[in-house]
Amino acid sequence: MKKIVLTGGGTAGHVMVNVALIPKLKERGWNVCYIGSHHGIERELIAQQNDVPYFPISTGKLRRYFDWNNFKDPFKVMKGTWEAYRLIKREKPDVVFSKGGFVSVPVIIGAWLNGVPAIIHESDMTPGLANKLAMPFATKVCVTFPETLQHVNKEKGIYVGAAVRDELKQGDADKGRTYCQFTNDKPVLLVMGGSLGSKRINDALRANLQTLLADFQIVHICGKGNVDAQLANQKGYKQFEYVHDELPHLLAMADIVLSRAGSNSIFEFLTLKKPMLLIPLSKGASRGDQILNARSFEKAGYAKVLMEEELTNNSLHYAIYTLYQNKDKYIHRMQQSEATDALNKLLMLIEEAINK
Ligand SMILES: CC(=O)N[C@H]1[C@@H](OP(=O)(O)OP(=O)(O)OC[C@H]2O[C@@H](n3ccc(=O)[nH]c3=O)[C@H](O)[C@@H]2O)O[C@H](CO)[C@@H](O)[C@@H]1O
Repeated sequence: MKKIVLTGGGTAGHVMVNVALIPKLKERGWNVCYIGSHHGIERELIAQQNDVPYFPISTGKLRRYFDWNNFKDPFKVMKGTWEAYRLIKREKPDVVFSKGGFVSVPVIIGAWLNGVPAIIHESDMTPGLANKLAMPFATKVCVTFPETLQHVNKEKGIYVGAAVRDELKQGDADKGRTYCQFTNDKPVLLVMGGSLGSKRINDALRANLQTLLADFQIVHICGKGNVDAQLANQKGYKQFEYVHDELPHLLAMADIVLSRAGSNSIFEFLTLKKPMLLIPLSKGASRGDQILNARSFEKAGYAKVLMEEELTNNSLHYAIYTLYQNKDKYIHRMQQSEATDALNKLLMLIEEAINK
């Protein structure tokens, strides 16, 4: 039986493509297992998949800034590389597929040391640090944005587009409304601060909550530990830390979306034709990849962008209302976007890798 090791983690954005691939790989007769970290979100997300053995390895965060842990973490990464090498030697996969994140670097190196082909998928416009480090050891680097090819070795780079989970397309708006106790008489604004939640977006939204609730019902995915208990009984406002199986229904019921500009999320909104207001994670807090993601969607006419530096109560309020007023224009532009069928392309590349 053909065998594949999947890896990737840290945030849900580095796991979701794997979640999308798992059922398809199984349908095609692959034996699937996962290498992730001990405590990352990937462990929880993969535990929900039937029959996917999970092997944790030691990981360290690779930071671009000073932190005392920077002295300890290289040793953790070395330990992780040794563990990944041993696991791959034992499991003997035909191929390794990585969605990036720090945990993936030792796994890609472990594959290379064992002579196993490894495919990387990069979600963002510019490659993340983990993928940059792993690229020399990979056989193929798949990208979501065509512009990313300029940052990747010509022989390895290949444009596949964004891979969106099939189940997200099967949402039922009525189920979403029932789940949130919402009615049919007001439009729904869905707010999502990325898979970890965003304090900036949470605070700005809550500061505007009473005004917005006059015209919208609001479902707010606010991240672990960020539910505001004082607002628990507020009519027309529903908070969740993180949503699993119900997400397709919440998306189906949403008229417009306010979100961070993580690559997976924005391509999901595009697939479902949801007009979006994006507040990308600022350059101070990241390498600025979300700003590039958001600007590219703005240029294509799929999104309105509000920069974090411009975020005030007034600017947020104004941006949400103008997005809603112009929603048909955004939907029209999104209807003209070309679907890329990235999942099938990835499956083809995975099959091809073992035939070489
Ligand atoms: C802070 C950080 O490092 N952010 C990065 C991270 O974002 P983050 O992890 O937020 O990733 P994305 O926005 O790309 O994806 C989030 C995924 O989680 C899912 N989801 C989210 C909330 C929820 O309640 N339920 C749920 O299922 C979404 O449907 C989506 O599939 O990875 C992205 C992809 O590399 C990058 O673009 C982001 O810059």
